[in-house]
Amino acid sequence: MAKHQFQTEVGQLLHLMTHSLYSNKEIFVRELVSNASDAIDKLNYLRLTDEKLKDSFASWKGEINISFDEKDKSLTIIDNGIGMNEEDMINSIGTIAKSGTKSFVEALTGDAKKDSNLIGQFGVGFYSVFMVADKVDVISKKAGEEVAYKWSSDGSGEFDLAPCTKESAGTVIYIKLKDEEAGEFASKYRIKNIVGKYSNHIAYPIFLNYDEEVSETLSEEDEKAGKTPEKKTERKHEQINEATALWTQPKAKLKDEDYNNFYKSISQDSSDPMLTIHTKTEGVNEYITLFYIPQIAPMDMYRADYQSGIKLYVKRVFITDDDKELLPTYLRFVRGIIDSEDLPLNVSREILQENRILANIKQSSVKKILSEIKKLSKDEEKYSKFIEQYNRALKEGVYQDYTNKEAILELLRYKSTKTEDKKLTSLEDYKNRANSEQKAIYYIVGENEKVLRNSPLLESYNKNDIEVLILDDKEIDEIITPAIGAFKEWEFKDITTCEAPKVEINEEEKKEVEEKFKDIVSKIKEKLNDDVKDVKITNRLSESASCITKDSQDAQMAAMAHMFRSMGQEVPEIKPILEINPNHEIVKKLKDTKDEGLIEDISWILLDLAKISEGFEISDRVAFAKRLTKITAKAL
Ligand SMILES: Nc1ncnc2c1ncn2[C@@H]1O[C@H](COP(=O)(O)OP(=O)(O)OP(=O)(O)O)[C@@H](O)[C@H]1O
Repeated sequence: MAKHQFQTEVGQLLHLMTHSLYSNKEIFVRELVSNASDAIDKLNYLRLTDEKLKDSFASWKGEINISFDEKDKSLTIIDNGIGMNEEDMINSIGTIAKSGTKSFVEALTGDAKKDSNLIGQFGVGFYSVFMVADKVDVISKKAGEEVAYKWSSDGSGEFDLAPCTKESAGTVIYIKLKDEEAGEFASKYRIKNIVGKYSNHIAYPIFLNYDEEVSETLSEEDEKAGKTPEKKTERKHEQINEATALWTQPKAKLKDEDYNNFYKSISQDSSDPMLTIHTKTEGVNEYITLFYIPQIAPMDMYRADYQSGIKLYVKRVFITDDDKELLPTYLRFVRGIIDSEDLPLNVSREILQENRILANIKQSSVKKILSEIKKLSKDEEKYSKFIEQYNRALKEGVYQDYTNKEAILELLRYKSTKTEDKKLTSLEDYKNRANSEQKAIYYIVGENEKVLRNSPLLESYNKNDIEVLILDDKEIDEIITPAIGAFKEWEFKDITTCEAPKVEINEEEKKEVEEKFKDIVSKIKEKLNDDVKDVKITNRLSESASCITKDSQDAQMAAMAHMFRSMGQEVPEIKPILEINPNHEIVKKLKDTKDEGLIEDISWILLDLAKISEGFEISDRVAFAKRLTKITAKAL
């Protein structure tokens, strides 16, 4: 027998499980039954597609058996699924391979109470058994292999692994219950109740096996003779779930509770879903989809190795849960099932990618999901919860899914100069609020909402009562917003690059002002030399003395900067355009100054102040402080 150490993270997890304060311990049954069902799914698929297994499993039928023994204080869960060999056991129940579980471990705080709540949010699969077990034996034989293996652990630092014998393929999980849990879980009623709650619609039958004391039925004669019936123990083998794939049931037959429990059994989430979308399509292509949107975004949503939430079935036979192409990436938070009647059972991964039927299913599924989200948007309170979780992912859709761009744009919500208290606006509402001459959607992008709201660039918009969207998720907004183009013919305009609105430009007056400030503008340009692309006198500002903007070419460059960086390429430096306000005291006085030193100091201060108020870093803080000190001293 070989002893193996658990991976450190598993050790951490097990420590939490064995000392768990989590009250909802019953979920371990759901997790183990769901693993059993997955294992049967896998064998069911293989026996139809793998020549080596076809004959030996020709008459095989998947089933799960649960038995309990009150005296022994134990519970056993048996499946005749794919099974595990030595390597599988080390990799699957000795390390943490799943990204969901990884996120769980990363989220652990060390505070037992908080961490126990996390179990509820994640569901940590197999390891949850240690909430109730003193010791667990897993005896398993992989389909098509000769040797079986026994894995044993008491949930402390290590597990034993040794070859053993087992007749048929599948897995037996023997759970020696903790004394204090035995009364609850080695019980017919409790197991029936838990299976009924979470696993009623697992597609395979679940049998409960137990001994029951029954009285013999007496013959009429014996009864007349007053004989007392003898008591004997009978072995019961009772099916305790409906064993129909839930998604194949008519909607009218299903209650919210059925949908919610099924969601929990496939998702690792212990909360009810936010939205359930069940659709049966007949016609050229026949398929059923059952989609769920979780209340809380899956923890791995922003990890590159996120887990797909969609299981693909063909005529009730499980095909894969590892195909990220079943829905577009921006909908990776959706959980659920696609079951097609038309796909061939032996679809390979490559075929899946190019399959026209699947492409059609995907296309209509996306439309359906988006239209259901739109329905949800009519309920402001519920929708704000959706937006809080998924606005960012949907924004990616604008970029990825050209066909549905308009529909996605309708769903997005934005902060704006006319919304407060965390309220957000839709683009439709933005349009409706705008006055009749406005034909564009104005926005400003940056990292910090407060800085953006105080940006001098907003002055002329506020003055003219023009709403500006405040996009403070720079990483994504800066790339995606320029790609939007327009929403219902209203062009998106970045206020750092476009002309200020509604400023009556009298060409003659403009020329006059430019002429008047020509010398000082060129002096400032000379002083700031390499740090600016240009210096302009404009009437964009009303209160501030200066601001920085960029031209549209540089704006495009800024949008692509992330991409360049991620490809390891140098991003060319983008220099700002300094715009100064001819009506501001500083600028007016500066025009008449002859003191070169002062002009230099003020030029830098105009640039640095503009940068600071728009949330950018200044190039030399020490120099800025020195200049400010010098000028303040002079002013006194
Ligand atoms: N009854 C079983 N038969 C075959 N393999 C199993 C069985 N139970 C567990 N496994 C293997 O152990 C792995 C880990 O199981 P665990 O419940 O911890 O996570 P999971 O089921 O993979 O993740 P999730 O809970 O997200 O579905 C499974 O992916 C599977 O490979």
